[in-house]
Amino acid sequence: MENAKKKSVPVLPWMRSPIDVSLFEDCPLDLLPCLDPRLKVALQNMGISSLFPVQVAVWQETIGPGSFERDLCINSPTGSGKTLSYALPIVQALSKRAVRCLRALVVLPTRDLALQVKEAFAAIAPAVGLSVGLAVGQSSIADEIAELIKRPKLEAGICYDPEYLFQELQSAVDILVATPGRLMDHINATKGFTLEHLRYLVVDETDRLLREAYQAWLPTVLDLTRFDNENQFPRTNTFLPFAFGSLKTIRRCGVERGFKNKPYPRLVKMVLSATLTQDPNKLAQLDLHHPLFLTTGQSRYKLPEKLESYRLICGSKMKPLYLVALLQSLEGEKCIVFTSSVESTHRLCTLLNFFADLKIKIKEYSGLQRQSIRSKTLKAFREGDIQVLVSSDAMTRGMDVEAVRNVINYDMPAYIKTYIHRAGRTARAGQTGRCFTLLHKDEVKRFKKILQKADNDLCPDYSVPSSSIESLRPSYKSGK
Ligand SMILES: Nc1ncnc2c1ncn2[C@@H]1O[C@H](COP(=O)(O)OP(=O)(O)OP(=O)(O)O)[C@@H](O)[C@H]1O
Repeated sequence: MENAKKKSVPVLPWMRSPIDVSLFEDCPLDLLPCLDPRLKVALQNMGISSLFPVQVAVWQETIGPGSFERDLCINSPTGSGKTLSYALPIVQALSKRAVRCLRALVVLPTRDLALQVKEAFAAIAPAVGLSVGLAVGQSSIADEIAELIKRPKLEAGICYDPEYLFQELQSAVDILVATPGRLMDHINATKGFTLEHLRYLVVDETDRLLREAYQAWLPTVLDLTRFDNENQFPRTNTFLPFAFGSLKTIRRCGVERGFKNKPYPRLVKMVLSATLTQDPNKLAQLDLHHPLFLTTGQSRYKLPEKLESYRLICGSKMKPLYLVALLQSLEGEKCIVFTSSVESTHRLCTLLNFFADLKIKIKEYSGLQRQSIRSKTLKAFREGDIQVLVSSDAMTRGMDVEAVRNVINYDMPAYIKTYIHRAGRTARAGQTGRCFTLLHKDEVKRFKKILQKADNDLCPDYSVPSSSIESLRPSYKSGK
């Protein structure tokens, strides 16, 4: 289990002297050294006038003096801007060499998150002539291949040698944002798909991606991009028979792009999370090169600056009434309600829709639903047509929806990491936000212990007017 009680594991030496991101200030774009003017304009078009501390710290270690010499492990609170912290330097670094081939891979655990990150890259990459692709299973694999692989122009009436055609296949994208499953599909079966030229690998939401369920993709990617001596010198015949062509990546030195006889540059890795694991065994899977740890403040688990936490203590039977009364008191502000499972998400959503006179639109958002339903619901939530999402944990890590003012834990989170990722859907990018947790009196002690692991365990009681509870009783009884 992600947080199952573990005997305390010694922290790796390189994690004991981290760079403290909280010592960095916001930096106006005008003062950011080496920022490509075209990227500055793209950022301004996104309404961004300065970079957040984590973005400045990472810029320093990548484009700045650090110059990508070390792999980066970044532990930064939810909503602190981690996506741009890696997207910006990678896009700037790739813009220096105008060759179309797959040189950056960003892996995320869910489709919605991958879509969100792809949009962040798409907002800046075209400004410097780079293209971004998506491999998440959102469309058919044939459509995805058409987006990712550029086919050679064929002249009518000429019969082409299949080996020639295979060699002529090229990547149509410089940057690929992918989920593990679809990435593996392309690695294993898409002609012309290769990681041979990969320079940057980003593992976002690392804790999630290092769990068993996703694990096959990481060793595969590391094997296909590892630079080892046996490839030090170009093979006499570097073309493997077609059948193996897309399965084995040959990393040659001295390829056409100017790395004349210099070893191919190493694969730079960046791993990020708001609750980055410190487990040596998990981190060992990443095969990090001279890793540098960037974290924020002294506490391992840091909540967003402007998050306010509250608790509501009530009997289990009364929980739905307290939830409805709380939602009514929030007067239609955007909320995400978390339950402990997809089944209870479905049950609660059904129950809430019994309260016909509730003026707020409530929808379920969970792994039980088809992706197309989830994407439609998320779009409606982003646009404000739905005010309340009832969700399970899996679906919301990293999700960035503007103006979510409140998070409500209908079921108490079992671990601090769960609390952080749930509460982190609000109070993003320096905005204010509130996180309410409904507790049975027997849960109060355990919840207090969980919250004490965070840098801010203040969690006063919040009361909803008893009149609103009473007024809801009749409709609740009739719905039972
Ligand atoms: N420099 C900036 N100025 C203003 N807004 C920014 C800046 N950088 C990022 N943002 C916005 O802040 C929000 C949060 O960014 P992002 O999703 O990257 O956070 P995160 O740290 O990845 O959060 P999580 O841990 O939940 O994934 C996004 O809406 C993003 O557009």
